[in-house]
Amino acid sequence: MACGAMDLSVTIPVGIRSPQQRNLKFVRVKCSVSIADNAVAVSATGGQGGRPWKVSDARLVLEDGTIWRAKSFGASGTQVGEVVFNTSLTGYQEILTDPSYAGQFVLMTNPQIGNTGVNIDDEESSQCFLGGLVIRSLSISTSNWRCVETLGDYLSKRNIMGIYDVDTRAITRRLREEGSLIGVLSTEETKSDNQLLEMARSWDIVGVDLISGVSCQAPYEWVNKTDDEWEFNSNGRRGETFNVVAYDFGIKHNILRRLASYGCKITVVPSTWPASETLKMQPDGVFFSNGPGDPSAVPYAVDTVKELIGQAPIFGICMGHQLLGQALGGKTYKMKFGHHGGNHPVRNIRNGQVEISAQNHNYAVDPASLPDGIEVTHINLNDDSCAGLAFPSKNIMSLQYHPEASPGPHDSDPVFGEFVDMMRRVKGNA
Ligand SMILES: NC(=O)CC[C@H](N)C(=O)O
Repeated sequence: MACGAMDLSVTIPVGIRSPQQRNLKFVRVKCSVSIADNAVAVSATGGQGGRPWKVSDARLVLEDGTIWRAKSFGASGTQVGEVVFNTSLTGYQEILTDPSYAGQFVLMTNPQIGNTGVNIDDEESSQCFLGGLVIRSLSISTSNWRCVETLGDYLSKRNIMGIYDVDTRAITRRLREEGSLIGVLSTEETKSDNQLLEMARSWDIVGVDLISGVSCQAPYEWVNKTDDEWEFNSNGRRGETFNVVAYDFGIKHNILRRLASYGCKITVVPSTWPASETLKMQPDGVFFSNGPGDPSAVPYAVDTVKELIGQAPIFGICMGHQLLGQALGGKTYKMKFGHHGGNHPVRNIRNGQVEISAQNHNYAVDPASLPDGIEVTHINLNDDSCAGLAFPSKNIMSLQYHPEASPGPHDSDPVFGEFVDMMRRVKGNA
């Protein structure tokens, strides 16, 4: 059909939702439609002359010189940290509040994050200590019965930077090839790429005590158990109580909840709490928690562990395991890119069973450095690294990974019961 040339210009409201906003925001968009013979051209411009959608406004500059353009959410500014990738499919809120991520940017390999928002139950500590969050796609809507806030609003309030619309697969491949890399996240246009690169190259996480920045300042009691509706394993325990002193090197709440569910009455103490004060409390057991950073950079904590060995049954998780490894005479080393995820297979050498485990660590204990008598009880089946230790004659057990999950599978939860059994045995013999 032939028709003559015609120009039409209208202004219409269009609903746009940025990832930080729960509600649609309407902007006026001017549309021009030109109809000429056999051709229709449509163009649209934002009402204020700019584009109504978000454009890249952030950079991630890695120490290897690569620059990744992205869109920002959460806080703005400039932040330096070590980039690690986490392969968990769920549980971003627990990851954000795990104090062991202090000094690190967490890159989630799951491409869509934010779709369940944030709730009041899934906090693993009272704060977000991580450096920032790197994701592929930020969900434009939140849908969950527990949701109280969007992820973007949550991060803004806690002053944590996030970026999205960045190729997380490409960065992950780079981290797998090069190992963990230091990076700088910035929304500041005034800073040049070279300035940010210089910042990344002059910062380091190795040899730094990060525990002192996340530990509690004074002792406190912990009584909360896992809520009945989420409980699955520790029911049927005998109603006994065991007094446990738990060293807070960056402790996750679910470790405390699981210990409480298994019958422990817990006093949480700061990382610098003297061993002599712990012994005055006459605990049935001592627990050494997870925590951020380099385990060889906290000799004061290793000394405390040494003083407590043989005085009471001991259980350590992650950083706690690494401190025990050193206190028993071994050494730790930095892994290429560590283990961060919810599906790491671990073999329990004692019973031959394989557990699918939650993991978050960049360092490990070198089993060859351990003296005789120390047993390697668990092996990570992905790379044969040491995943658990025991020193039965001193009633010591430890795991490199996270039996409390949060997030992750619950296969390893019975280990809390093993700690309780050890305390019962020692108490019975006392
Ligand atoms: N979760 C943890 O306790 C981590 C331990 C230590 N910061 C590491 O990266 O290996």
